[in-house]
Amino acid sequence: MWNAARFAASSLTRSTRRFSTAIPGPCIVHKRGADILHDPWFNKDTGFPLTERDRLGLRGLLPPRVISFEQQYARFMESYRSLEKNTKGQPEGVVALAKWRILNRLHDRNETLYYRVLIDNIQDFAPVIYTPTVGLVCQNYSGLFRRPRGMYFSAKDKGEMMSMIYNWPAHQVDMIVLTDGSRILGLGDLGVQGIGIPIGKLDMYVAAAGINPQRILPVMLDVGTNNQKLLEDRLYLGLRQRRLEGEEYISIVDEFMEAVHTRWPKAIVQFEDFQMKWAFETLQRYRKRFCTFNDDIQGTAGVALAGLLGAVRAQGRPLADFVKQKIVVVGAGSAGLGVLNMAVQAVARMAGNGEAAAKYHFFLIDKDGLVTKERKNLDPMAAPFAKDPGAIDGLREGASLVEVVKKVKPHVLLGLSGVGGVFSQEVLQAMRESDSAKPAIFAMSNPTMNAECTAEDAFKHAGENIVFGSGSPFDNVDLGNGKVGYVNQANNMYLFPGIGLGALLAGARIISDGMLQAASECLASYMTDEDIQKGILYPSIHSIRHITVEVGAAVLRAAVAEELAEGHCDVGPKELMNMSKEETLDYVTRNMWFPVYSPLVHEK
Ligand SMILES: NC(=O)c1ccc[n+]([C@@H]2O[C@H](COP(=O)([O-])OP(=O)(O)OC[C@H]3O[C@@H](n4cnc5c(N)ncnc54)[C@H](O)[C@@H]3O)[C@@H](O)[C@H]2O)c1
Ligand SMILES: O=C(O)C[C@H](O)C(=O)O
Ligand SMILES: [Mg+2]
Repeated sequence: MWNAARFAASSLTRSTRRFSTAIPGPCIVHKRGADILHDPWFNKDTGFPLTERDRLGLRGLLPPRVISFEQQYARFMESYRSLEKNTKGQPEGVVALAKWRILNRLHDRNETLYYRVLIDNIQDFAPVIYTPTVGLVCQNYSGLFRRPRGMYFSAKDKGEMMSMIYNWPAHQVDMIVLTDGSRILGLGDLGVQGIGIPIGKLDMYVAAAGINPQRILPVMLDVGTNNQKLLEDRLYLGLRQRRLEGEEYISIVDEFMEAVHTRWPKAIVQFEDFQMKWAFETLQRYRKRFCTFNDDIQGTAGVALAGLLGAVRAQGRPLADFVKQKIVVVGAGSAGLGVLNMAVQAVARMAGNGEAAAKYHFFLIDKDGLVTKERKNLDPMAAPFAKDPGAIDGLREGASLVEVVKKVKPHVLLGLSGVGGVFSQEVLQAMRESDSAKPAIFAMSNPTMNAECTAEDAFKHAGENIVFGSGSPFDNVDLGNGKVGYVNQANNMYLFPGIGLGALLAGARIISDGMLQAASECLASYMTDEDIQKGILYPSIHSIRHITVEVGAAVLRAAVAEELAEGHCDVGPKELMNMSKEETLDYVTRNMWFPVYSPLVHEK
């Protein structure tokens, strides 16, 4: 499975497959005149051709000159670039929010143009509409709020959701990202302000996976907040009550899931940024009944596993040596435990000798230090990874991170703690004694301020031979003498769009472990040995649309293999089953939405 032929095969198709840019078919619109101009799904601003202005009752509502899509695009990019110039030297947060505002205004006005500039400039714009700026947007949401986006279901809507869901104007919804705002990135409980996360994730679905923006739905389940500052904030837009718990909480989520699947039985629901206890509970509760996954647990695990396997290759070792890697995971939350669970499954598959061996090499640290079997109130989810105290000479319950790193000399140090700077100078320096010739350091917490260390500090203190990944983007590090310390963005954005896309186009009943494993393997095998040797473990974000096609196809084929695929639109399960790998890739590519102005046809 992990062979050179496969790497070569995937790189061969990289440049040859084309995304559909053919002349688009007509788009039926049920409104006319000013209503169209005010609808970002259909609006073309000054781009409406004169004939269309006549047909749709737009004549006189726009200045007479027709501006082409290319001109509109160039004009937007010019204003964006001059904003960049004019804000030079201003505080980072001010610049980031100014950039977000200009993009958000376009999003509110003209989605076709918005998504085209996003796709074409993904490297520049992803950090604005997604991580890390999205974190700042959530923190300031009540002040930034101008227009609603997505749907809001609150604890006050209990009993009403089945009818409320019909208030959403689209006939079809394919992809939903849902949050309750309880653990937004590493920023904690942001209540209703967390809606920025589903919006940012779904923007990535459109940009990377070509999901039609008319078929996405960001959702906030507002069950209150325990953030005292927000509860006291006069401008806070969410429910001013403490979070529901227990039965009261779960009955709200149940009602939402029933309502969604009553209206759109095939809609995929991605759970995002739920606090740990509800993240695991909802995953177990719904994953066998609906087509759903938890991105923080499962998407993150797949991306991290691909990185861990890349780190083995970077050492010039065979993949089978993964079973011998000593891995210290810092953070025993939904993400950290998700990674460990998936890594254990991978070891079990590779070594065939079950999970015991893997757990021996994995070390789990949380806010109270090393997790051992002596831990009081040991969380059942963390229990399988708790060490026997004394298993490693002198390492006791609650041993500090630096003690663990010094004693264990791990091949990999992986942070999902949400705490900025926990990979201190001392910890990073201790990684110089790692048993690996190329130790891997993943500071995966978001946003930037919450990263366990910066890229610069990692290379400075742990040495130039490390491989480095971070959840939020950092620039590559100049190591002098023409040498570069490569920074990988170890972010679940490399998988969740493909998981959703593959599940959608398969018409998958559920999202199985096998489908998630296929996604992770696809990402892991995407990189060439040459890249890996340089320390490049993940594709550049430039190629996110391409990697997403590959991941989508891999997920789809896994769904077919497990007989979970029920087909999509007029492509039935039998046809899916008969598709070759190449045909699957073409099928996925052809079904991705691409932003071009479609001729609008009015229908009453
Ligand atoms: N890069 C990615 O793709 C990605 C994906 C998911 C989550 N994350 C990030 O991971 C972080 C954690 O997410 P989560 O859902 O697991 O959160 P969580 O709240 O469920 O878990 C956080 C864990 O960190 C531990 N912790 C807190 N302080 C610590 C310290 N000083 N030292 C060691 N451990 C400490 C806690 O005990 C807890 O076990 C967040 O910042 C999130 O943004 C990144
Ligand atoms: O949102 C991200 O950038 C990754 C991840 O889902 C997170 O919660 O940090
Ligand atoms: Mg998340």
